[in-house]
Amino acid sequence: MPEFPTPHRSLRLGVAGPVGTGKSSLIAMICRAMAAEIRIGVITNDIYTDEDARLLRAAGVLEPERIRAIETGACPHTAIRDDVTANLAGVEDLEADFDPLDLVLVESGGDNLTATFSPALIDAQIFVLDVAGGGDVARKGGPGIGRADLLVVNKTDLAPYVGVDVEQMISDAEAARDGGPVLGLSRTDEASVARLRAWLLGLLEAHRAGAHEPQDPGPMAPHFHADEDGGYVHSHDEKHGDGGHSHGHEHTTGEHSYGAHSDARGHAVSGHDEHRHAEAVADRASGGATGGATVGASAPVSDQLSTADTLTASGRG
Ligand SMILES: Nc1nc2c(ncn2[C@@H]2O[C@H](COP(=O)(O)OP(=O)(O)OP(=O)(O)O)[C@@H](O)[C@H]2O)c(=O)[nH]1
Repeated sequence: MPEFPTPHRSLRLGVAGPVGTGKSSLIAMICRAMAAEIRIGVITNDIYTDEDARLLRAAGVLEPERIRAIETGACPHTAIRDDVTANLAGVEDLEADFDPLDLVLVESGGDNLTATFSPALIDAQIFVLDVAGGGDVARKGGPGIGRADLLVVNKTDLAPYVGVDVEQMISDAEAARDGGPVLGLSRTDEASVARLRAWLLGLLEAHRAGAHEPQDPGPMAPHFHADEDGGYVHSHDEKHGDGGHSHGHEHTTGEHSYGAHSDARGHAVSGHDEHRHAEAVADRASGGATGGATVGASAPVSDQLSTADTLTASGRG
Protein backbone atom coordinates (compact mmCIF):
# COMPACT_ATOMS: atom_id res chain seq x y z
CA MET A 1 0.00 0.00 0.00
CA PRO A 2 1.55 3.33 -1.01
CA GLU A 3 2.52 5.60 1.81
CA PHE A 4 0.84 8.61 0.18
CA PRO A 5 -2.76 9.04 -0.90
CA THR A 6 -2.96 11.15 -4.06
CA PRO A 7 -5.35 14.06 -3.69
CA HIS A 8 -3.49 16.07 -6.32
CA ARG A 9 -1.66 15.16 -9.47
CA SER A 10 1.73 13.47 -9.29
CA LEU A 11 4.99 15.17 -8.55
CA ARG A 12 6.73 15.60 -11.91
CA LEU A 13 10.47 15.37 -11.42
CA GLY A 14 12.94 16.06 -14.25
CA VAL A 15 16.38 14.48 -14.43
CA ALA A 16 18.85 16.29 -16.70
CA GLY A 17 22.59 16.39 -17.19
CA PRO A 18 25.34 15.74 -19.71
CA VAL A 19 25.53 12.52 -21.74
CA GLY A 20 26.35 9.41 -19.75
CA THR A 21 26.43 10.95 -16.27
CA GLY A 22 24.00 8.29 -15.02
CA LYS A 23 20.50 9.75 -15.45
CA SER A 24 18.88 6.42 -16.39
CA SER A 25 20.79 4.65 -13.64
CA LEU A 26 19.58 7.23 -11.10
CA ILE A 27 16.00 6.72 -12.26
CA ALA A 28 16.43 2.95 -11.95
CA MET A 29 17.85 3.52 -8.47
CA ILE A 30 14.83 5.60 -7.43
CA CYS A 31 12.43 2.99 -8.82
CA ARG A 32 14.22 0.15 -7.03
CA ALA A 33 14.37 2.07 -3.77
CA MET A 34 10.82 3.41 -3.80
CA ALA A 35 8.46 1.48 -6.08
CA ALA A 36 7.15 -0.52 -3.12
CA GLU A 37 6.02 2.62 -1.31
CA ILE A 38 4.99 5.08 -4.03
CA ARG A 39 3.37 4.79 -7.47
CA ILE A 40 5.86 5.73 -10.17
CA GLY A 41 5.84 6.34 -13.92
CA VAL A 42 8.77 7.22 -16.18
CA ILE A 43 9.15 9.17 -19.42
CA THR A 44 12.49 8.99 -21.22
CA ASN A 45 13.77 11.28 -23.97
CA ASP A 46 16.24 10.14 -26.60
CA ILE A 47 17.07 11.88 -29.84
CA TYR A 48 16.76 8.98 -32.24
CA THR A 49 15.81 5.87 -30.25
CA ASP A 50 13.85 4.57 -27.29
CA GLU A 51 17.02 3.04 -25.88
CA ASP A 52 16.77 4.46 -22.34
CA ALA A 53 13.18 3.26 -21.95
CA ARG A 54 14.12 -0.18 -23.26
CA LEU A 55 17.03 -0.42 -20.82
CA LEU A 56 14.83 0.56 -17.89
CA ARG A 57 12.17 -1.94 -18.92
CA ALA A 58 14.79 -4.65 -19.32
CA ALA A 59 16.12 -3.84 -15.85
CA GLY A 60 12.65 -4.67 -14.51
CA VAL A 61 12.51 -1.64 -12.23
CA LEU A 62 8.80 -1.01 -12.94
CA GLU A 63 6.02 -2.65 -14.93
CA PRO A 64 7.11 -2.09 -18.55
CA GLU A 65 3.90 -0.17 -19.38
CA ARG A 66 4.81 2.50 -16.85
CA ILE A 67 7.95 3.42 -18.80
CA ARG A 68 7.38 5.41 -21.98
CA ALA A 69 9.77 6.89 -24.50
CA ILE A 70 9.75 10.12 -26.44
CA GLU A 71 11.99 10.47 -29.47
CA THR A 72 12.83 14.13 -29.66
CA GLY A 73 14.43 14.06 -33.10
CA ALA A 74 16.33 17.18 -32.08
CA CYS A 75 18.60 18.53 -29.37
CA PRO A 76 17.16 17.23 -26.09
CA HIS A 77 16.68 20.69 -24.62
CA THR A 78 14.21 21.57 -27.36
CA ALA A 79 11.79 18.97 -25.96
CA ILE A 80 12.22 19.76 -22.27
CA ARG A 81 12.41 23.52 -22.42
CA ASP A 82 11.55 25.16 -25.75
CA ASP A 83 8.52 23.11 -26.74
CA VAL A 84 7.35 20.73 -24.03
CA THR A 85 4.23 19.60 -25.92
CA ALA A 86 5.26 15.99 -26.55
CA ASN A 87 6.58 15.49 -23.04
CA LEU A 88 3.60 17.11 -21.40
CA ALA A 89 1.25 14.90 -23.43
CA GLY A 90 3.35 11.87 -22.45
CA VAL A 91 3.21 12.74 -18.75
CA GLU A 92 -0.54 13.43 -18.84
CA ASP A 93 -1.24 10.16 -20.69
CA LEU A 94 0.80 8.24 -18.16
CA GLU A 95 -1.01 9.93 -15.27
CA ALA A 96 -4.39 9.18 -16.86
CA ASP A 97 -3.55 5.55 -17.64
CA PHE A 98 -2.15 4.77 -14.18
CA ASP A 99 -4.19 7.16 -12.08
CA PRO A 100 -3.25 7.78 -9.34
CA LEU A 101 0.52 8.17 -9.62
CA ASP A 102 2.67 9.76 -6.93
CA LEU A 103 5.72 10.47 -9.04
CA VAL A 104 6.49 10.85 -12.74
CA LEU A 105 10.18 10.92 -13.56
CA VAL A 106 11.09 12.64 -16.83
CA GLU A 107 14.58 11.86 -18.09
CA SER A 108 16.08 14.35 -20.51
CA GLY A 109 18.31 13.13 -23.27
CA GLY A 110 21.95 13.83 -22.44
CA ASP A 111 22.69 17.44 -23.34
CA ASN A 112 25.16 20.03 -22.15
CA LEU A 113 25.53 22.19 -19.06
CA THR A 114 22.96 24.71 -20.27
CA ALA A 115 19.95 22.39 -20.59
CA THR A 116 17.21 22.65 -17.98
CA PHE A 117 13.54 21.74 -17.85
CA SER A 118 10.78 24.26 -18.24
CA PRO A 119 8.65 24.61 -15.10
CA ALA A 120 5.71 24.25 -17.51
CA LEU A 121 6.66 20.56 -17.70
CA ILE A 122 8.03 19.59 -14.30
CA ASP A 123 7.70 20.61 -10.65
CA ALA A 124 11.30 20.03 -9.65
CA GLN A 125 14.53 18.93 -11.29
CA ILE A 126 17.71 17.06 -10.54
CA PHE A 127 20.87 17.90 -12.47
CA VAL A 128 23.37 15.04 -12.70
CA LEU A 129 27.15 15.36 -13.06
CA ASP A 130 29.60 12.53 -12.62
CA VAL A 131 33.16 12.40 -11.37
CA ALA A 132 34.29 10.81 -14.63
CA GLY A 133 33.43 14.04 -16.43
CA GLY A 134 36.19 15.77 -14.46
CA GLY A 135 36.42 17.36 -11.03
CA ASP A 136 36.34 20.85 -12.49
CA VAL A 137 32.89 20.54 -14.08
CA ALA A 138 31.10 21.63 -10.92
CA ARG A 139 32.94 24.95 -11.10
CA LYS A 140 31.74 25.62 -14.63
CA GLY A 141 28.32 26.72 -13.47
CA GLY A 142 25.22 27.09 -15.63
CA PRO A 143 21.55 27.00 -14.72
CA GLY A 144 21.37 23.27 -13.91
CA ILE A 145 24.46 23.22 -11.71
CA GLY A 146 23.56 26.51 -10.08
CA ARG A 147 19.84 26.22 -9.54
CA ALA A 148 18.38 22.75 -10.05
CA ASP A 149 16.49 21.59 -6.96
CA LEU A 150 19.20 18.98 -6.37
CA LEU A 151 22.65 18.60 -7.89
CA VAL A 152 23.94 15.03 -7.94
CA VAL A 153 27.67 14.31 -8.20
CA ASN A 154 27.38 10.74 -9.43
CA LYS A 155 29.66 7.68 -9.63
CA THR A 156 31.70 8.68 -6.60
CA ASP A 157 33.02 5.10 -6.55
CA LEU A 158 35.02 5.96 -9.67
CA ALA A 159 36.80 8.94 -8.12
CA PRO A 160 40.03 7.11 -7.20
CA TYR A 161 40.31 5.77 -10.74
CA VAL A 162 39.87 9.12 -12.47
CA GLY A 163 41.91 11.17 -10.02
CA VAL A 164 39.04 13.30 -8.74
CA ASP A 165 38.84 14.67 -5.20
CA VAL A 166 35.12 14.15 -4.50
CA GLU A 167 35.14 16.34 -1.42
CA GLN A 168 36.59 19.22 -3.43
CA MET A 169 34.14 18.66 -6.28
CA ILE A 170 31.18 18.72 -3.89
CA SER A 171 32.47 21.79 -2.14
CA ASP A 172 32.92 23.54 -5.53
CA ALA A 173 29.35 22.54 -6.39
CA GLU A 174 28.03 23.92 -3.11
CA ALA A 175 29.84 27.18 -3.76
CA ALA A 176 28.27 27.35 -7.25
CA ARG A 177 24.83 26.82 -5.68
CA ASP A 178 24.86 29.23 -2.77
CA GLY A 179 24.35 26.32 -0.40
CA GLY A 180 21.67 24.53 -2.45
CA PRO A 181 21.64 20.76 -1.91
CA VAL A 182 24.39 18.64 -3.44
CA LEU A 183 24.39 14.86 -3.17
CA GLY A 184 27.42 12.66 -3.71
CA LEU A 185 25.96 9.43 -5.11
CA SER A 186 27.08 5.99 -6.16
CA ARG A 187 25.04 2.91 -6.86
CA THR A 188 27.60 1.02 -4.78
CA ASP A 189 27.08 3.27 -1.75
CA GLU A 190 23.81 2.36 -0.05
CA ALA A 191 24.00 5.29 2.35
CA SER A 192 24.05 7.73 -0.59
CA VAL A 193 21.03 6.00 -2.14
CA ALA A 194 19.24 6.32 1.21
CA ARG A 195 19.97 10.07 1.20
CA LEU A 196 18.52 10.37 -2.31
CA ARG A 197 15.39 8.55 -1.14
CA ALA A 198 15.08 10.80 1.92
CA TRP A 199 15.42 13.93 -0.22
CA LEU A 200 12.75 12.69 -2.60
CA LEU A 201 10.33 11.70 0.16
CA GLY A 202 10.73 15.18 1.63
CA LEU A 203 10.06 16.75 -1.76
CA LEU A 204 6.95 14.58 -2.21
CA GLU A 205 5.69 15.64 1.18
CA ALA A 206 6.26 19.30 0.36
CA HIS A 207 4.55 18.88 -3.03
CA ARG A 208 1.56 17.22 -1.45
CA ALA A 209 1.29 19.87 1.22
CA GLY A 210 1.40 22.60 -1.44
CA ALA A 211 4.62 23.86 0.13
CA HIS A 212 6.86 23.23 -2.87
CA GLU A 213 6.99 25.99 -5.43
CA PRO A 214 8.49 25.01 -8.80
CA GLN A 215 11.52 27.11 -9.61
CA ASP A 216 12.87 27.95 -13.04
CA PRO A 217 16.63 27.48 -12.97
CA GLY A 218 16.73 30.00 -15.77
CA PRO A 219 16.97 29.85 -19.51
CA MET A 220 19.81 28.52 -21.58
CA ALA A 221 22.54 31.00 -22.29
CA PRO A 222 21.94 32.86 -25.53
CA HIS A 223 23.31 30.73 -28.32
CA PHE A 224 23.90 30.75 -32.04
CA HIS A 225 21.63 29.19 -34.62
CA ALA A 226 23.05 28.77 -38.10
CA ASP A 227 20.74 29.42 -41.01
CA GLU A 228 20.80 30.43 -44.63
CA ASP A 229 21.05 34.09 -43.67
CA GLY A 230 24.23 33.50 -41.74
CA GLY A 231 22.71 32.76 -38.35
CA TYR A 232 21.66 34.75 -35.34
CA VAL A 233 22.09 34.76 -31.62
CA HIS A 234 19.03 33.47 -29.82
CA SER A 235 18.10 33.94 -26.20
CA HIS A 236 15.61 31.62 -24.51
CA ASP A 237 15.03 34.38 -21.99
CA GLU A 238 12.96 36.24 -24.55
CA LYS A 239 9.22 35.76 -24.70
CA HIS A 240 8.16 33.66 -27.66
CA GLY A 241 5.26 34.51 -29.87
CA ASP A 242 3.84 37.43 -27.96
CA GLY A 243 5.64 40.23 -29.62
CA GLY A 244 8.72 39.99 -27.49
CA HIS A 245 10.75 37.73 -29.74
CA SER A 246 11.40 37.28 -33.37
CA HIS A 247 13.87 35.00 -35.05
CA GLY A 248 13.94 37.27 -38.06
CA HIS A 249 13.87 34.37 -40.49
CA GLU A 250 11.64 31.51 -41.60
CA HIS A 251 12.18 27.98 -40.36
CA THR A 252 11.68 25.32 -42.98
CA THR A 253 9.28 22.85 -41.41
CA GLY A 254 10.75 19.86 -43.18
CA GLU A 255 14.16 20.43 -41.67
CA HIS A 256 13.25 19.57 -38.13
CA SER A 257 11.17 16.79 -36.76
CA TYR A 258 10.12 18.72 -33.71
CA GLY A 259 8.41 21.47 -35.66
CA ALA A 260 6.84 24.67 -34.45
CA HIS A 261 4.15 24.31 -31.81
CA SER A 262 2.68 26.01 -28.83
CA ASP A 263 4.07 25.26 -25.43
CA ALA A 264 2.05 24.54 -22.32
CA ARG A 265 1.56 28.22 -21.69
CA GLY A 266 0.22 28.87 -25.17
CA HIS A 267 3.36 30.51 -26.48
CA ALA A 268 4.09 29.90 -30.10
CA VAL A 269 7.49 28.31 -30.15
CA SER A 270 9.63 28.04 -33.21
CA GLY A 271 11.21 24.72 -33.99
CA HIS A 272 14.96 24.54 -34.17
CA ASP A 273 16.25 23.50 -37.52
CA GLU A 274 19.88 23.29 -36.60
CA HIS A 275 21.46 23.99 -33.26
CA ARG A 276 25.03 25.03 -33.21
CA HIS A 277 25.83 26.17 -29.75
CA ALA A 278 28.51 28.76 -29.96
CA GLU A 279 28.51 30.02 -26.43
CA ALA A 280 31.55 32.14 -27.01
CA VAL A 281 29.59 34.03 -29.61
CA ALA A 282 26.60 34.19 -27.27
CA ASP A 283 28.79 35.40 -24.46
CA ARG A 284 30.08 38.24 -26.53
CA ALA A 285 26.58 39.15 -27.62
CA SER A 286 25.28 39.12 -24.04
CA GLY A 287 28.23 40.97 -22.61
CA GLY A 288 29.43 37.77 -20.94
CA ALA A 289 26.31 37.29 -18.87
CA THR A 290 25.60 33.62 -19.40
CA GLY A 291 23.05 31.63 -17.42
CA GLY A 292 25.23 30.82 -14.42
CA ALA A 293 25.13 34.11 -12.66
CA THR A 294 22.01 35.83 -13.86
CA VAL A 295 19.13 34.37 -11.87
CA GLY A 296 19.13 33.95 -8.14
CA ALA A 297 16.31 31.46 -7.70
CA SER A 298 15.87 30.28 -4.15
CA ALA A 299 15.75 26.60 -3.28
CA PRO A 300 12.72 26.25 -1.04
CA VAL A 301 12.86 22.48 -0.97
CA SER A 302 16.28 22.57 0.60
CA ASP A 303 14.95 24.88 3.30
CA GLN A 304 12.44 22.28 4.39
CA LEU A 305 14.36 19.15 3.58
CA SER A 306 17.86 17.88 3.81
CA THR A 307 20.36 20.68 3.62
CA ALA A 308 23.47 20.53 1.52
CA ASP A 309 25.40 19.58 4.64
CA THR A 310 23.03 16.75 5.46
CA LEU A 311 23.17 15.42 1.96
CA THR A 312 26.88 15.61 1.54
CA ALA A 313 28.30 15.09 4.99
CA SER A 314 28.70 11.37 4.74
CA GLY A 315 28.77 11.29 0.98
CA ARG A 316 32.20 12.81 0.75
CA GLY A 317 35.39 10.97 0.17
N1 LIG B 1 30.84 3.08 -11.56
C1 LIG B 1 29.60 3.54 -11.71
N2 LIG B 1 29.04 3.56 -12.92
C2 LIG B 1 27.78 4.04 -13.03
C3 LIG B 1 27.04 4.53 -11.92
N3 LIG B 1 25.84 4.97 -12.36
C4 LIG B 1 25.82 4.74 -13.68
N4 LIG B 1 26.98 4.20 -14.10
C5 LIG B 1 27.36 3.78 -15.46
O1 LIG B 1 27.48 4.95 -16.27
C6 LIG B 1 27.12 4.65 -17.63
C7 LIG B 1 26.08 5.64 -18.11
O2 LIG B 1 24.92 5.48 -17.30
P1 LIG B 1 23.48 5.88 -17.82
O3 LIG B 1 22.57 5.73 -16.67
O4 LIG B 1 23.16 5.17 -19.08
O5 LIG B 1 23.74 7.41 -18.16
P2 LIG B 1 22.74 8.46 -18.86
O6 LIG B 1 23.07 9.78 -18.27
O7 LIG B 1 21.35 7.99 -18.74
O8 LIG B 1 23.22 8.36 -20.36
P3 LIG B 1 22.55 9.12 -21.64
O9 LIG B 1 21.08 8.83 -21.58
O10 LIG B 1 23.23 8.45 -22.80
O11 LIG B 1 22.88 10.56 -21.53
C8 LIG B 1 26.62 3.21 -17.63
O12 LIG B 1 27.67 2.36 -18.06
C9 LIG B 1 26.28 2.96 -16.16
O13 LIG B 1 26.40 1.58 -15.81
C10 LIG B 1 27.68 4.51 -10.62
O14 LIG B 1 27.14 4.90 -9.58
N5 LIG B 1 28.96 4.00 -10.58
